[in-house]
Amino acid sequence: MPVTNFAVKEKYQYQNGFGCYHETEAVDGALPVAANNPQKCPYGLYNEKLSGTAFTAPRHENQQTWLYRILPASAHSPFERRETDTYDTNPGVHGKERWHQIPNQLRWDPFDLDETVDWVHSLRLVAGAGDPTMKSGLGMFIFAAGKDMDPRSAFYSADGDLLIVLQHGALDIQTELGRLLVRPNEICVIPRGIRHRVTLPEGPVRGYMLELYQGHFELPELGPIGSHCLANARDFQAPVADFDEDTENEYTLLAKFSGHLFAAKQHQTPFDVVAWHGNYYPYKYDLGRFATIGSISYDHPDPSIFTVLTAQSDHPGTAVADFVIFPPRWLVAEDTFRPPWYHRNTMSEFMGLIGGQYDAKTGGGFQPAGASLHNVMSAHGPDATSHEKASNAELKPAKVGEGSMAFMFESCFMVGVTEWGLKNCAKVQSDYNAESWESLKPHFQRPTPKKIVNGTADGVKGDIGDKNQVPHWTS
Ligand SMILES: O=C(O)Cc1cc(O)ccc1O
Ligand SMILES: [Fe+2]
Repeated sequence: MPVTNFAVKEKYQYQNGFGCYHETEAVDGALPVAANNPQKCPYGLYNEKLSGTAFTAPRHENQQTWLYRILPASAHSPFERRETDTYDTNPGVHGKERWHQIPNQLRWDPFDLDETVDWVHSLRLVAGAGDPTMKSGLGMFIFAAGKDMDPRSAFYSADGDLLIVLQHGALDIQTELGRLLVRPNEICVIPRGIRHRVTLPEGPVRGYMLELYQGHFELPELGPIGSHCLANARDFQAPVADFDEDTENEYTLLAKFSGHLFAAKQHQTPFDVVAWHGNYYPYKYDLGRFATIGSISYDHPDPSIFTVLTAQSDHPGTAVADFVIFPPRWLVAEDTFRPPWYHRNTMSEFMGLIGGQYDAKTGGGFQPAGASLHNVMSAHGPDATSHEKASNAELKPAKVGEGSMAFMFESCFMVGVTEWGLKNCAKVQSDYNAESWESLKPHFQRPTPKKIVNGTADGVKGDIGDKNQVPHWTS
C-alpha cells in the first residue's frame, strides 16, 4: 500500500509526560489498531519490539516500545570491532580492574573543547563503578565534540541509559523514535539500545554524561512534599515519530558494547521508524522548569530535595544514581549556616557546573565545565572563603545561584577514577585540599572554667553529683 499522507510538521515536536505510554505516527494510519503485530502491518511496514526491561518485569517497572519501520533493525552485516586501541570506555581489561580507587577529594579544571571529534568519539570515561556486562553500576563521562556524526551513520550503546547534561553548544539528536533538540540547561536521556545520530547546529559542544548500567531513571518519591513540585512529569518531552526514507545508500551502524566500539554496514537509513507506541523512549527536560523546595525556617536540608531523577538500587531509597541540581533559589533560613555543612557520606558525589558559580564554593576553583569527586566517606564542605563569608553574612533573604546551575551525580557505589580521569586529561587540581580546607582556621574558644562547689558548677542548675558528669571543660 503506498504511503500517501505525509504531514508537514515542525522539525522538533514533542509529546509531554514522564513514564507515560505514548503513541505517535508520522503517517496517519501507520499504527495498527487493536494489535501490536498483525499479520501485515499498515503500509507494508515491519513491526519490531524494543524492550527496556525483562518481559516479566513488574508492570509498574515494565518498559517496552513497538516500532513500525521500513526494515527491521536486524538488517545489517555482522559487527566488527573498530578502533581497538583507541576507543575504550570499558573499566576492566580482561577482568583486571583498572580503576584508581582512591579516597582523595578530586577537582578538575574545565575540560577542553575538542573540535576534532564527533559525538561517538567525544565520550571520555572519567569515573564509575561496576560493569556493563553484569548490568551493574554506572559510568561518569565528560564529552567534547566539534564534528557532526557522519550523515550516513547511527550509534547506540548496549551498555546502559545515557543521561546527557549539556554544558556548551546544542545537540540535534536524531533518534529512531524522533528528533530532540537539546540546549544548555537541558538534559536528555537516551535509553539503552536506541539508535541515534548527533549533529551540532551551533558548533562545538561539551558536557557531562552518566551511563546507567542497571535499571532506569524515575522521578523521586515526593513523600510529605505531596503530589507535585521538583521535576513535574508533564515537563518531560519525548519526540514524535519522524522518519527518513532511503533503502539504497550504505550506512554505518556503530555500537558501544561493553565499552568497546563495533561497526556494521546496512543499506537503509537507521531512522526509518514511521510510527511507535510504548513507554521506552528518549526524552528531554529543561532544568529551568524545576520547582525547587527549601527551608523556610532554619537549618540546611539534605540535597535530596533537589533530585531531578533517580535510579534506585534494590534497596529502596538508596540510589545507584541520583541526578541532583542546585538551581537558582532563595535562601531564607534564620540562624543558619546556609551553605552545605561539612560532611562525609556513605554515598559518592561527582559534581559538575553548567554555568555561573556554585554557591557552596566561592573560592573560584570549581568552574563551569570542570568537575569534582567526593568519594565514599571523603570529607568535604565549603571552602575556607565560603565558610568565612557564610558565618558572618547578614541573614537576609538572599537569592543564590542566579544564572548558575551546578549538578551532582550521586551514587551508593565507591567510585573509581580512570587513568584518563586521574592523569592523562591533565586537569586534576593539585592544590584542591590546600585551597579549600587546609587553610581553615580553628575558631574554638574554651569557655571560662566554672567553679565547682560540692559537685555543682556555678551557673548550672540542679545537682550534678558525680564529678564525671560535669561538662568536660569544667573538670
Ligand atoms: O557537597 C556538595 O556541595 C553537595 C551537597 C550540597 C548540599 O546542600 C548538602 C550536601 C551535599 O553533599
Ligand atoms: Fe557533598
